Amino acid sequence: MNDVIEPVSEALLVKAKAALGRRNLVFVGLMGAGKSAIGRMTAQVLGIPFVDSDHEIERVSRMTISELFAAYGEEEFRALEARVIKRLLNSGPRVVSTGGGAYVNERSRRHIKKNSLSLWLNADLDVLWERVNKRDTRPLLKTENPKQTLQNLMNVRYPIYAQADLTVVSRDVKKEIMVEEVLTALASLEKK
Ligand SMILES: Nc1ncnc2c1ncn2[C@@H]1O[C@H](COP(=O)(O)OP(=O)(O)OP(=O)(O)O)[C@@H](O)[C@H]1O
Ligand SMILES: O=C(O)C1=C[C@@H](O)[C@@H](O)[C@H](O)C1
Ligand SMILES: [Mg+2]
Repeated sequence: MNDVIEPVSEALLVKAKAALGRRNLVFVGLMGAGKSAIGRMTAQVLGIPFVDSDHEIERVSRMTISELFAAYGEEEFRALEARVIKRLLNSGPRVVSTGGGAYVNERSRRHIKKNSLSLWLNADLDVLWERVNKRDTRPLLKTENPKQTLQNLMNVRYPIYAQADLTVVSRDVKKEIMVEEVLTALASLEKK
């Protein structure tokens, strides 16, 4: 289902589209950063197809992410994720929201760097925790102290997410504002 999105400035949109060109726009970042929500809305505004790699993995495997982790383990999941991401990126341009661990995986990151512009939604621990603690669909957070686990993941992953082409700080503002900031980040590339 598409959200109703308030209009963004036409000039900003034109610049953002020109900067992206025929490349995919790939959202990376931790669980709860807003990759799926903001990615979907950004695709709508840019007028290009949207796909969420977690959803695509669940669709092709006919299993949930939790079931995949339980049945095959994380390593097999990463291999499947890398294959799905490669296929999605080779039939773009699209906006692709990745699962939280995708960009951390060397194979997936290599595919993303090849033909896409990556954008890290960088959120602090409290923002992430507020968003993820309501659902238990994330196998990596099924630990004794999930908030600490999230902090540990931030410590390991943030230096890797920082390799993304663009970074936007994700916080609790209206999603439309986040989309506008994504477009502004894209547009800033045009001048370079
Ligand atoms: N700017 C925002 N303000 C308020 N809530 C938000 C914002 N961005 C996202 N959310 C909400 O936070 C929750 C998590 O967002 P989302 O599912 O998009 O994260 P994600 O990065 O895709 O996480 P995952 O890696 O687990 O798939 C959702 O309920 C979403 O609606
Ligand atoms: O951060 C992660 O490693 C994950 C995030 C989710 O999007 C899923 O891809 C899965 O739960 C793993
Ligand atoms: Mg998501």
